[in-house]
Amino acid sequence: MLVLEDGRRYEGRAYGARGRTLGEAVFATGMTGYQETLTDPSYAGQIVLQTAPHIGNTGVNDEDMESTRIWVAGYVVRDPSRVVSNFRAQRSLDDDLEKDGVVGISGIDTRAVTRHIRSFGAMRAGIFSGDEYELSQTEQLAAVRSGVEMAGQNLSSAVSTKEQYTVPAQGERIGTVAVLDLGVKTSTVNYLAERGFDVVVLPETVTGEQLVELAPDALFYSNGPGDPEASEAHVELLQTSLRSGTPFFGICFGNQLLGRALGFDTYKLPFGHRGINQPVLDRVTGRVEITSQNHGFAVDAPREGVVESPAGFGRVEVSHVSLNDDVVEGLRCLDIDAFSVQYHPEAAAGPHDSMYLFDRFRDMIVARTSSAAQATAEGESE
Ligand SMILES: NC(=O)CC[C@H](N)C(=O)O
Repeated sequence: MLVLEDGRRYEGRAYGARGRTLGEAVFATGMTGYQETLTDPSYAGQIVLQTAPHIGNTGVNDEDMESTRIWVAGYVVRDPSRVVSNFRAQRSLDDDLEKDGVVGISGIDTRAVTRHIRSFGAMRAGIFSGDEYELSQTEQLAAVRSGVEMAGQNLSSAVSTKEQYTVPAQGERIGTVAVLDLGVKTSTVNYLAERGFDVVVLPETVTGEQLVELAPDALFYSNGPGDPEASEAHVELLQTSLRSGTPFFGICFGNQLLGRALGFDTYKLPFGHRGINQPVLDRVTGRVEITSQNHGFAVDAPREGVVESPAGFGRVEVSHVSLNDDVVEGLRCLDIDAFSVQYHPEAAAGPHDSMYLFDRFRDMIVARTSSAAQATAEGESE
């Protein structure tokens, strides 16, 4: 049984692990990429409904894992594939859901539930199977309503690496980027390494002193679960780093934390953006990108023109906006080397339209290093 906090109930068949799970019900509209969706740590604490009706047909493989496990709190699908058919498949999705203890439900008209959530907003929900299915309606609803709301939650420690690790640069090395792991995806780390960065992935508990000691050429904040308003320590760490002049790039949660560091607010969207065909306008180039997205919160910043950062970091502009609902999808600082996007340029899964952002980040570091080298050379020749 799938139970929403407003009392709606949907009966289906047990799928994945049996038992009870609670979380925030959200819908994802990607027609492909269920494995990348499920293993994206940003979905921790959420019961994900997949609008694509047929799920699991290509199975699961080790290469497409975006982290070490499935992170969703629960999984709601219409029609799980009875057979796995793909040359890359190593096992079935059902196997992985069970292995990671993820309670799911199938046989649900996920598009009908999506329309409900679209009208009434993302809300708390529960899936009850096995013995939990036997509980009374009142008991199940009470359990759902006793669950925690997504607003106000800090989930970084649940998903972040416990130990620092390094992924070495591929090809010509241009420098070191420190990645604050707030729920980072494997593809992001790989794309940074492919652009010549030694990628040092840091636990979310890293201190300002440790960061200074590491002295990276750049700082990166990853995507991740939870409410950015509940991540004050990461905002302060970022402010200190920006003040020291370290260049910055952030994705998704990282964009929200840059927004807060610059002195803007963040707020909860009614039902969020989750899918792989979300149109975004790059206001700098006038280009439209079809993007991969997964966010329930957004930055509240003036859309038009250049504004002063309320926290004193100079001029800022909203560089990207959603063409569906005008939500802020990117920020660019004009006086310091810092930018971020609310969507997922690593596109796992999704279209690769936004891959240029990783190049923009690399070019930013290369330009700084070469201008610093030039300044040193000029100093020496004098
Ligand atoms: N993918 C993400 O980084 C999500 C960020 C944040 N947890 C949100 O829901 O908006």
